[in-house]
Amino acid sequence: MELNLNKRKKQKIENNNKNSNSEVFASCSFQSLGLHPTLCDQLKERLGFEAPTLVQAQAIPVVLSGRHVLVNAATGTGKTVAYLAPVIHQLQKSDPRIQRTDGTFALVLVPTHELCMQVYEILQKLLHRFHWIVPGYIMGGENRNKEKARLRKGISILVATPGRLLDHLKNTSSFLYTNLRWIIFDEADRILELGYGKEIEDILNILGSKPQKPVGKDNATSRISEVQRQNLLLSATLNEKVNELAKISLDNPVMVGLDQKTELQLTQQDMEPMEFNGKDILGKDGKLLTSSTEEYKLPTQLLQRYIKVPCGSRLVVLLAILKHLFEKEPSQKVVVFFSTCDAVDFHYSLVSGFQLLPHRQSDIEDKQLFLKCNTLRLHGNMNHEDRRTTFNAFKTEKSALLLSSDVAARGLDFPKVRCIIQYDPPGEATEYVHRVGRTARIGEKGDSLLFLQPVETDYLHGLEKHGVTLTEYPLQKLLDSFPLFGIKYHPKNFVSVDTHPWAVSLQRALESFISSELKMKKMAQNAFCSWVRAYTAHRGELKGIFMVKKLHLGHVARSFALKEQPSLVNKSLQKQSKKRMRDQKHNNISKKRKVSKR
Ligand SMILES: Nc1ncnc2c1ncn2[C@@H]1O[C@H](COP(=O)(O)OP(=O)(O)OP(=O)(O)O)[C@@H](O)[C@H]1O
Repeated sequence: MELNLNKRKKQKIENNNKNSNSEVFASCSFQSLGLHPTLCDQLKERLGFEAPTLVQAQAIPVVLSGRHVLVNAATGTGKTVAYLAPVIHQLQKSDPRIQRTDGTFALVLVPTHELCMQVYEILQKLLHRFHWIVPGYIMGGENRNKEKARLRKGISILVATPGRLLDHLKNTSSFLYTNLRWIIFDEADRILELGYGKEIEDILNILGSKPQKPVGKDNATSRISEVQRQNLLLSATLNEKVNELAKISLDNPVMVGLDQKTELQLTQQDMEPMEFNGKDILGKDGKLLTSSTEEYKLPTQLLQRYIKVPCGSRLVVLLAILKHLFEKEPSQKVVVFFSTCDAVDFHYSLVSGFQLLPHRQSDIEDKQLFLKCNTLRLHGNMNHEDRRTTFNAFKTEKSALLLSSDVAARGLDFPKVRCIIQYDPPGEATEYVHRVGRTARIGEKGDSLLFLQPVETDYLHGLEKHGVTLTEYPLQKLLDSFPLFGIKYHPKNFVSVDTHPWAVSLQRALESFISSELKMKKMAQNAFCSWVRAYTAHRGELKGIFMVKKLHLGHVARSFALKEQPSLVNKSLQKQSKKRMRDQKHNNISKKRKVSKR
């Protein structure tokens, strides 16, 4: 039994490693899907797309047919164009031509600013030869009055974050949506997870969730006489909340989602436009055809690994891995995910300033940054301008390290990211899929590495339930590869990471760097406090894996290069643990009483 399981795992990993280009693209042309030749030219000239991906080949004809659709396909398979292309096709063919003054025809709702900008940029490229179709965006943090002015002039395809959209729907009287025909929810589950449920409900109430007739301001008239609403929901992962949204926003929808078998069949046959390959998404009981054991859709060529690291050695191991990656391949892009904004800031400052002292103390010029790479940071507490600069920089750089919170986990398309490191495991298992999905996009190779403490390895079982299998990263081999004082260390026996001479020496250097810089120490303390809070905030099944009472806070402090654990958290946690002990004592006494009563 065990043998069979291992064999199956091995087989799966081998399958995953093979180049999957042939599994990403369909063997048909964009034109054969029913798209206008000029639009097909734009796809080729502006975006460099020669042929549709499988999900595009499947979704485009269905969207063109006017049916409501739910697209559930792996990350990096081209979902954005799967909805933008048919919408543009329909708008460009309208005779007489649509005009700015007709207001908004299509609305694309996205969870984050970065995704908003990304979709808008693709739109701009695709609309280059359709100048009468105007793209635009509105999102939190931007200047409201400028947005109002743009809306007054008219935006045909509008990309928006939910809060700001609702704001304009309520307060911008010149915002015309009489002709609204499409509402598209990109990363639908994330929009709801971020707590936009109420906004979405209000937006759908204002716009009408699935009307057959035009809606909008009373005095406005419809531009296209046969306007029918078509709503689309897209994501690589679904959840119960999407089920709710599907129920209120989709009318007799079609599911476009490819399991491995269907994908392989699709490469062997040309897709005919208007042929449905999807299946209805809602079962008779109104539930989504997904379950808690649903297989996650991950790029098959993605190499997924985990590394088991004791808490106190986490920082040295992270730095060792990054050093190894950038020394092996100086020109590459790597993303590291953290659980909090404070942790991103701390690690960013550390990596940007930490130097190893030269062996000869006198030779000060020999001082060099420990990590020689261009480091960037991205998180939700940064101002918009900085976020945009980082986003654009990481997009265009050939070589960079991005330290990020989950703000970069969804939908963002950074070209050629080679490796994703999840230094803190994500709070939701579905987020695992989206984080690793920033690499191995559109058939390219990619690696991912998940950090786990020895007490957290049950996390892997949760992923296995969804068909995700990870192999272990050879930590010992990595540590042994670094020279200590110019000499390579060759241990005869296994040496644990916390006693490994190279790791010990790096930990000491880090601690003295942090303790010598007041600003860094403060940042480390803040990061420590937020990290513990985030750890405590794990919900559901994960609460049983990430147990704060199993943490050694002194070791957590070491992972922020602190020699001692910060007193504030210490005190509050001590209070908590005293309370826990008191409660336990109390429970034991009551149990004893109950037993004696029986
Ligand atoms: N037909 C195509 N030919 C070549 N490249 C394509 C094609 N379609 C999409 N791409 C490229 O593939 C990458 C992924 O596309 P996109 O961001 O739309 O994926 P996605 O499925 O929405 O991913 P996620 O689930 O992460 O949001 C982008 O770089 C895009 O430019």
